Amino acid sequence: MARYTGPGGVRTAAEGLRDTASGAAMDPKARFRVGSVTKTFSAVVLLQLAAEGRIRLDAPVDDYLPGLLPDRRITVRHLLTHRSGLADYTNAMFDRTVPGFEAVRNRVFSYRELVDLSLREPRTTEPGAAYAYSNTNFVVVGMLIEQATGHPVGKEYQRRIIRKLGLRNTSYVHPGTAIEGMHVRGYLHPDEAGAPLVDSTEQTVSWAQSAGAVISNPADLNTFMSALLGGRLLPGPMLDAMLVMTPTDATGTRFYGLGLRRYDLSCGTSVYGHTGTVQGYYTYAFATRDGRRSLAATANTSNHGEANTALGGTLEAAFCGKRPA
Ligand SMILES: CC1(C)S[C@@H]2[C@H](NC(=O)CCCC[C@H](NC(=O)C[NH3+])C(=O)[O-])C(=O)N2[C@H]1C(=O)[O-]
Repeated sequence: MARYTGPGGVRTAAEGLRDTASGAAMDPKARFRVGSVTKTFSAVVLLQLAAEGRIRLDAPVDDYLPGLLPDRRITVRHLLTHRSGLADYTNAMFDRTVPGFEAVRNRVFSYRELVDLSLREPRTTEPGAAYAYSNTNFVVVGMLIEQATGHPVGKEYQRRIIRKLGLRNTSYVHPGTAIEGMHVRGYLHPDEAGAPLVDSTEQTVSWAQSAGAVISNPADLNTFMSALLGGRLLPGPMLDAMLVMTPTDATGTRFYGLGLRRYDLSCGTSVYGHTGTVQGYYTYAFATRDGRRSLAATANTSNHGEANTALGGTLEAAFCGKRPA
């Protein structure tokens, strides 16, 4: 399903079922797990703390979380830009998709346990030397938020973003496993061709937390990304810092800033936002630089490249008027 908001109004589209057992149709008002779109929520809170002078982006993480990381050269900005070199513990955790998921779906991890999983593996780069996406970075961002505020991240999301923007269908749920209210059930594709889908709706998402545990719906994601790019959540200089982008691949059209992606589309429009992949759910949540146009799209499956690619096609359709092939 997808929801587009622009100067001409709101358009929605939905196909298929949000619950295969009941036969309930996909509904653009339904809630779902947004996965790594959570990273943009975490980045906004940390950048607000930086704007308040409570965190310095170019300070060593060690200044705030002494002894947590093995290298004082790793800075707060390195975490937000995925340039810390900290290994992503989920690569090993989900190497075998369904067994990996079933092993953690009801587990509750501490932040420290997740960081320790990462530190068992070799680092991917010298601090600041290259982009290497890692969930570990935004687990540490969550630790920084909690250390600086004395509050759980969920409370800071609620106070600084959700309540401020009136996001009535957005919440941070950890370690509860249920999605409250009308929601989309998620169906994970196993690695084995032809094997039955796994209903992955209920899980703690404790393996991700501040890197992936937000629940939302399309309208709220439209509001969030439009408000962010429209300057309602960060002072100008901090938003500008968030938008300092480096390439993430060789295409020259994919970039990452501070907890925010930039995609350059075929029609010359650049859109800013984040993608998400959590068992049973793909999400794209993007807006134009002025925040006046935004798109939120989700598919209730994952571990399925074709579905993800098709969902990504909604960006070209929404912002460039190009119908998917
Ligand atoms: C960079 C990504 C893609 S991965 C990262 C985070 N999601 C995860 O780390 C979960 C990865 C396993 C998900 C699982 N896949 C497997 O288990 C494969 N063996 C599936 O497809 O449901 C998120 O969300 N981000 C996406 C993002 O930012 O778009």
